Amino acid sequence: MAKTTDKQPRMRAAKILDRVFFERAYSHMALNEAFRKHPLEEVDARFITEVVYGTIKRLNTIDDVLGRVMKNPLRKTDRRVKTILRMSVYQLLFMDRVPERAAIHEGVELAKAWGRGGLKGFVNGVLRNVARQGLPDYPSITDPVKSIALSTSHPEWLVRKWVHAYGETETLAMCEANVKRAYTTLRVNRLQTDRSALQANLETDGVKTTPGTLASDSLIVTEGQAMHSERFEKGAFSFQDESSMLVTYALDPQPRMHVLDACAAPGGKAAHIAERMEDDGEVLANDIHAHKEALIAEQAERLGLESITTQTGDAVELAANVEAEAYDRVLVDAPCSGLGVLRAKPDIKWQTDPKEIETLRALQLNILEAAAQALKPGGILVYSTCTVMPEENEDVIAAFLKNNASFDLDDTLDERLGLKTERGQRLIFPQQYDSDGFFIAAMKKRGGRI
Ligand SMILES: C[S@@+](CC[C@H](N)C(=O)[O-])C[C@H]1O[C@@H](n2cnc3c(N)ncnc32)[C@H](O)[C@@H]1O
Repeated sequence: MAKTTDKQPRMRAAKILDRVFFERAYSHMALNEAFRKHPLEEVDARFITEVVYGTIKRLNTIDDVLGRVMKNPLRKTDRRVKTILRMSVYQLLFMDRVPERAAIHEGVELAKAWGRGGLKGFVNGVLRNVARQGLPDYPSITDPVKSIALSTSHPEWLVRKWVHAYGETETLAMCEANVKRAYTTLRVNRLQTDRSALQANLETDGVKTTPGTLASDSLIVTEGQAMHSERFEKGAFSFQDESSMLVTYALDPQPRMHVLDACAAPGGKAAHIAERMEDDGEVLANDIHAHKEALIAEQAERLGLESITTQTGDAVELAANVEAEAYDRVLVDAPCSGLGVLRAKPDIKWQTDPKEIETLRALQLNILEAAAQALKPGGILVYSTCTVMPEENEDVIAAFLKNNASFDLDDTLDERLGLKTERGQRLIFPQQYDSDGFFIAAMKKRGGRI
């Protein structure tokens, strides 16, 4: 086997993981940065991506397995050795295509190449023991929370909350879906092309896709890298999950309308709204972060959209910045814990502090109340999040409706989504359609007709 060098995939994966574990870098950003700096063959990029995401997704299970074979606690282990052990255990126990012998050998080689040659015997011994013992029988643990947490690699506090809200069966299914691979989904820009034409064109670029079942604007990538197609730069499509596309269908924007998107960056939904309005009307895209205004503007430019105006401001203070009752549609795609998108962003489950959820819930309600004032009577208000957490979803809507008697849940939402809703509210679990976990609620303001 070849000597491990700085450029080899395992070394690259180790360096990315080191940044995620010890510098709190986000995995998707650390990966993108690493790929931008040193472009790679597709096969290597795929391997690195799988090792990085897989190791993070399976972290508590991997650490539990290591804890069972190591004399000293893992937390006292040298930083680099800890990363090497974690990623090697992932390959040993979760990657069928990596032979056991190769996973152990490469772990030892990596220790040597990464300045830890003195610990190569230790790495070898630990990995051999893990290979011999295999994965513990987690499903047989009698406490359901512990059993789900270790067999599907989720923090116990989160599993406990989900079991309480949705029951054991649904929680297990959700957790199993969260450790699956995330597919890349594209949204066709209907102002330029249609779904079947884009599909055929992408195929000529070596990108194979299949139409999504949930959103009529979607194509799911099954082979190749859509990011490298020049059709992206030319605005024929964007990257967006299917559940997220449903938010625009819920909002039902029409040409010549005025639409307020209160939390808009990086602009995925604002652009989708403008596309559905045939770029005729106004989409005011507001976000609190000044540096994100450029992201929305870049997106609008790439897609050739002129109806989007950007603005920086705190949505809680929208009443001071936008005219009252001036918008036909208002979207609050709220800042949230992101616990519905764990397939693509697995770090979130380890980095979320459960106490943050209460803070988020208060912010979400404040934003919703402020943004709602901008809606015309008869208009539609949509609230959405990419989380599966009642406190941030149904509870926010219940509190809002209690304080705002002129709003009703919109029970015609079923028709627009093509899905059953609970009187205008829909929670999408990640296991249902292989898409992100999302919550969408639509409400109507009493009065005029729009
Ligand atoms: C879920 S993301 C929005 C995603 C966006 N709608 C899209 O589809 O691309 C939530 C956004 O809310 C913004 N945000 C957080 N707090 C805010 C506040 N108080 N006022 C306005 N925007 C806020 C964040 O900067 C973040 O970009």
